[in-house]
Amino acid sequence: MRACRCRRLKGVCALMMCVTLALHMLVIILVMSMFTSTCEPVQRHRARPHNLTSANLTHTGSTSSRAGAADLARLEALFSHTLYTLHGPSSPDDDTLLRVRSQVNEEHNAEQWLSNSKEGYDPILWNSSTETHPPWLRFHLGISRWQLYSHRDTNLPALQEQLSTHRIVSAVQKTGGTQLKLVITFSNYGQALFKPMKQQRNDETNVNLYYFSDFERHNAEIAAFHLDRILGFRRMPPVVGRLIDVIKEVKDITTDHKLARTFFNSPVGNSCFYGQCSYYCSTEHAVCGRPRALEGSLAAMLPDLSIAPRRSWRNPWRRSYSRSKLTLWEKTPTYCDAVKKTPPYDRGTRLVDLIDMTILDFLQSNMDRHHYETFEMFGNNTFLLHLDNGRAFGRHSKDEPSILTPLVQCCRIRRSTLLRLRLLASPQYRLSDVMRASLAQDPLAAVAPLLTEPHLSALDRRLGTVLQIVQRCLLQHQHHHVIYDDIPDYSG
Ligand SMILES: Nc1ncnc2c1ncn2[C@@H]1O[C@H](COP(=O)(O)OP(=O)(O)OP(=O)(O)O)[C@@H](O)[C@H]1O
Ligand SMILES: [Mn+2]
Repeated sequence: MRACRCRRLKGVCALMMCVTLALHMLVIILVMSMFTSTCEPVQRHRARPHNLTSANLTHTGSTSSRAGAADLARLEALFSHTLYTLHGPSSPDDDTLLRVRSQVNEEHNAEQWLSNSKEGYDPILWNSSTETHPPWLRFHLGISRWQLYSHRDTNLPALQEQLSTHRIVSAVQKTGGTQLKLVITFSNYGQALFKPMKQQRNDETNVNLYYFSDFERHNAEIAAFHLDRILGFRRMPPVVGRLIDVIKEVKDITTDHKLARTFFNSPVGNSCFYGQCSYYCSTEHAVCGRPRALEGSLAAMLPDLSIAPRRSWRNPWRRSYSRSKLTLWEKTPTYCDAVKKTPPYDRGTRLVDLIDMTILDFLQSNMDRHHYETFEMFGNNTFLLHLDNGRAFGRHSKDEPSILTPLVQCCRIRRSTLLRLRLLASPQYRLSDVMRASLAQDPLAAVAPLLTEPHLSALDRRLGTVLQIVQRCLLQHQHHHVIYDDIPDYSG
């Protein structure tokens, strides 16, 4: 650990962070000089039952059979459509996030790190060849200016498999944010953000709750990832569902004493914990296994901020936390005119990227989008990360039209997005059908469908609303004012 900057930090937790960070650095340095965005393909595999961690919840057979072969065929056909393989003028793989240094530092030879592989962790057998890289590292190295992973990324199934089955060696609470979540570390040094199940999938959010008091939903995080991918954005880190043994995979291995102290047995003998956070971290809001198996979502962790810093931007259409006051955008129909003149929305794709995020949020009914993040090194010419979707899919019986305000007020949309939305509104590729098929591939679909049918129908209904608004815009404004043509060579 000679070169490690966090050397002065004490404790196992700090040591682990150092090792992980240093490993990221080392491998990135090793591959920099030769790395191109094409990773060595790994064996692509079809959706198949995963080994669930809990012995008392058994798998109910092939997940794809639940969704139906017809839905799966629709999903396959959708992903084969030209609109998913097209590259705009800003090619998705024109530059990558982690191609930052070109020289190999002699001090950082693999052996130095080999000796640091810790008990419980897999031996580190990586070198500059992408073939030797674990899935999480390939994911990091594949992040580009316009997307987190590529369409038909051959590493995606491997990454999902890692998240859903790989051995967990550490679980600590993630600080910040309002609700309980854990950073999970795997034995191959990969990491994930774990959000536990807090309510049943078919619970509808109480209508009297303000959105900012709403619980986060693990299935919303999973469903959001599938939706983002189906919309062709690929701006959300991959998320999978998993059953975690709260004793074996959290309590027994955590170095987070504050977290460990919050474990208890419920009156019916289930293992529960509640952690420490600013909302809902009390015995009344504990998360409980059955008796130890707890459902949750695991999102692939992005590269550490010290390697790939991110910038947080306030959403111009952010909501007020006040229960009585309206914000400026709610009172001013011409609000977008001002936004359009304000950097970075006055040039490039920032405004249409924000509209893409708006459409995603309206479809999943996510009102909790105060901020969004970008990778700092890409400047303003880059995609917006669609992180934190835990408050989506709270209600299926009601839509929230105010989420669409940016689209209504700006009347602007990427042409590629609009064409994909039209595709998803056609019976051939109906959004609810392809979502059903996609979600059925998640390991937790074996326990229960990730989204109930009313939620899937709500997606179709909301998609209809989005398309109606765009039609209205096209009637009111000149075509080129509404449509941002990011795919001028596509004539379809
Ligand atoms: N996959 C990820 N990889 C790395 N960092 C992440 C990832 N997902 C989220 N984060 C970071 O962790 C922070 C908290 O995550 P998130 O917003 O999902 O939790 P939260 O409890 O809902 O927070 P809040 O209450 O502020 O909404 C985010 O602001 C983001 O910077
Ligand atoms: Mn949140």
